[in-house]
Amino acid sequence: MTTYDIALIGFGGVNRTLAELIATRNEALRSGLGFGLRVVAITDLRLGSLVQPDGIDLSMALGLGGGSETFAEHGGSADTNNESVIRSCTADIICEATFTNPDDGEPAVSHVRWALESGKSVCTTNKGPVALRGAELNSLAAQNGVYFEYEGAVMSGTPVIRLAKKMFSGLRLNGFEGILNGTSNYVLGRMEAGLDFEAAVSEAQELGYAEANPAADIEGYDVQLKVLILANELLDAGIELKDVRRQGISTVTAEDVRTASRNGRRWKLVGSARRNPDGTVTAGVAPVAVPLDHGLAGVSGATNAVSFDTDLLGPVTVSGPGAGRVETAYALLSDIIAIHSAKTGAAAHA
Ligand SMILES: NC(=O)C1=CN([C@@H]2O[C@H](COP(=O)(O)OP(=O)(O)OC[C@H]3O[C@@H](n4cnc5c(N)ncnc54)[C@H](O)[C@@H]3O)[C@@H](O)[C@H]2O)C=CC1
Ligand SMILES: N[C@@H](CC=O)C(=O)O
Repeated sequence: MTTYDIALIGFGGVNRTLAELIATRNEALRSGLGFGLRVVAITDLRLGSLVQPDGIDLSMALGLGGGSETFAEHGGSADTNNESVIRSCTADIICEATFTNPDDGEPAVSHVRWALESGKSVCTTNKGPVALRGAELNSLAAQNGVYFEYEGAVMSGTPVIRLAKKMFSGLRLNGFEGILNGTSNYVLGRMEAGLDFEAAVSEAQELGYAEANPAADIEGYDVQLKVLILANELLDAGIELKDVRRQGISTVTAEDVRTASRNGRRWKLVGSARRNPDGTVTAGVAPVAVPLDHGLAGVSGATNAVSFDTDLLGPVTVSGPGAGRVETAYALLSDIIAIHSAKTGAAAHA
């Protein structure tokens, strides 16, 4: 039976939940999927780093985080030592889940690069490296004969990127539009229910939906990255971040929400991209007061949905969780499964 050794870079909501899944479901994974998982390295800004080639005691690691204790008290270091851990640990797969940096993707871009250069596959939920350095990192993975997987970068564990690549390969995609941020959608819904903006954002943070800096959700930076990812991955758009127009929901007031409601409309933060007749792609994110019979009007809470405009099927919509610790940890698991399938020739990998 194959066991994949895993390194967790960033030990916040998502990677902690992946560790919990590994701790509680390893036997089910072994019998259901034919492989097991063992965590051999963890790094985190708050906890430092721990490398144990025979496997880390996950109940110990999951017990840390509430106080000032670090991995230094458990045979590790109080420093992250990311480069040396990533390059020299014995992991087969690096799960990168540090903060998304919407400006240049760092330090996550470097984390991914170090892993691929040292012959390790990478799974990430971090939008920065995928959106801003996706092409470069994909070719680095290919050069090194390893895998770079990032299903969770868009719509958390809801299958979108692999699904669209695999299932739409025989038709033409003209564009897409969707709700691609759980936090802003949750906040708009809570405002419609009468809650004030700040309280709604706090709830989204408590629930594990929001970015470390929730302005990324509210001001549309997060959707801008996701639109860029989908446009380049699925429409072959060849565009950059500056080509995706961005407006967030901070300009939508409680009064705007009430007025829309009285007029049979609902505010949504909509990300979209469309192929123009000359082959170029126009992409952007902006708040829109959609009529209640619009396909996106009923998508509520942290649920996301994206509707693809296809030439042979017309619109095809995928809907599901867009944020959440468990939902996003599942995305990493689905990436690991895709890597296993690719290595063993099974069918799940696109
Ligand atoms: N939470 C969610 O619903 C989703 C999150 N994501 C993305 O997944 C990633 C992780 O999300 P969460 O776990 O929710 O965030 P989080 O803020 O709970 O955890 C991030 C962790 O990374 C650590 N970290 C930051 N920089 C580091 C560095 N240089 N070296 C080592 N550790 C570092 C932090 O100390 C923190 O514990 C983010 O990039 C986020 O955008 C993607 C989809 C959904
Ligand atoms: N903060 C993001 C998390 C997923 O990418 C969101 O709210 O959608």
